[in-house]
Amino acid sequence: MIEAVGLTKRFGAKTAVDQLSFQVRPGHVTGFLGPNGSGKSTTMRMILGLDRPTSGHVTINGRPFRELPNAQRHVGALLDAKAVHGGRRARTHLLALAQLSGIPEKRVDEVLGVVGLQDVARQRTKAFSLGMGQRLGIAAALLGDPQVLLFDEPVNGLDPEGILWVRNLMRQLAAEGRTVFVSSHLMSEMALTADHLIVIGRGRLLADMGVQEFIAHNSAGFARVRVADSDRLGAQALGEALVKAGGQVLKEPDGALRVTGLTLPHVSDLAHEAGVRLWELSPHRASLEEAYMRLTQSAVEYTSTEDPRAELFEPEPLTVPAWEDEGAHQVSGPTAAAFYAPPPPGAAGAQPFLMPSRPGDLAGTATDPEDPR
Ligand SMILES: Nc1ncnc2c1ncn2[C@@H]1O[C@H](COP(=O)(O)OP(=O)(O)OP(=O)(O)O)[C@@H](O)[C@H]1O
Repeated sequence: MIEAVGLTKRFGAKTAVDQLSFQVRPGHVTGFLGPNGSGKSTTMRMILGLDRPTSGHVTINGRPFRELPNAQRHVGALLDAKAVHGGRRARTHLLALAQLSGIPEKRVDEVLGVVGLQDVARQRTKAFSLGMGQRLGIAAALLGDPQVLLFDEPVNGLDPEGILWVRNLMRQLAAEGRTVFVSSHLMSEMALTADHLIVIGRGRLLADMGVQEFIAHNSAGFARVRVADSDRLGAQALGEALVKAGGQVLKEPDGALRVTGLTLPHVSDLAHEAGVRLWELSPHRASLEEAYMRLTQSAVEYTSTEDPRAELFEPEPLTVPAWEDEGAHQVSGPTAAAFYAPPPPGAAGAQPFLMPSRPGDLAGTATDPEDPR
């Protein structure tokens, strides 16, 4: 287990990591998420004794990394796949690491096989692609058959087959009871790989919870409702009825309506009353990416500005739902331009999750009666 308590790191005036406390438990893949510059690498470096905390502490199985006897047998890490002597052959690189830790030579060939580099084991690493470098870094992390593994962006540069392989490897390592702590910016991948998430922004803890719980807390559910394609009048009538009943309605590109603020049975009843034939009525949960964007939007340090050249182009006319055109009812909530964005904080069904001020006191977790699920 990895345990951080009040972990803080300042570089001059910059606070890279700010009072972080968390535990990374064995038997799970724990994803470590945060925007660029939020302090993930600095945290991992402190876990591995490469950076000294300004205050607080972090331990692995109860001891600081530097106090672990033969640490490579307990902890394996991939921090920077490029941190390899390019003139060395892959096997020689691993052999040198093994000899430093008293790991037998046959283990080198084992891990080369595990990561699929056995055929290029005698090539110099400077000729390696980014993906091959990642595999070599993972091999180095596995050398000591450690109980605790840290991976900083392990799928960076890997092709789809490689990404799938890393996902299966992480899950297998966790299933063997190991502690697996992995950072990534690939949300779709994290959703498939991680069981638990630790999310930070500007060095501070934003969330520490299971993946499904994280998505549920940081996204608004909505219903997708689609009228028979040929029934344009029906779609309009239903749209009006939904808005009149207090729903927030947006039109999706495929013609379906995205409805927040009404339960599925209520939407079904309104369709029935309007005599409208439905082709779809389904609950929708946001993706991990949507939930993550929503939680971290105020913690992003580097945001882009509009490209001024965009003014050279004519803006696309907005597609406004027919019932809004006619002014029958006002569609409230997000604008038509934000069809795929989750509703902003404060909109129906949208309670961003905040870390509790006291343990056990969860803020923003009240169930929303208007959630359509
Ligand atoms: N050695 C250092 N000296 C000064 N500032 C540093 C140093 N290392 C990191 N920082 C700063 O600390 C902050 C956190 O950096 P860190 O690399 O830990 O973030 P990160 O979450 O890993 O980012 P990314 O996702 O882009 O890899 C950044 O603002 C960075 O510039």
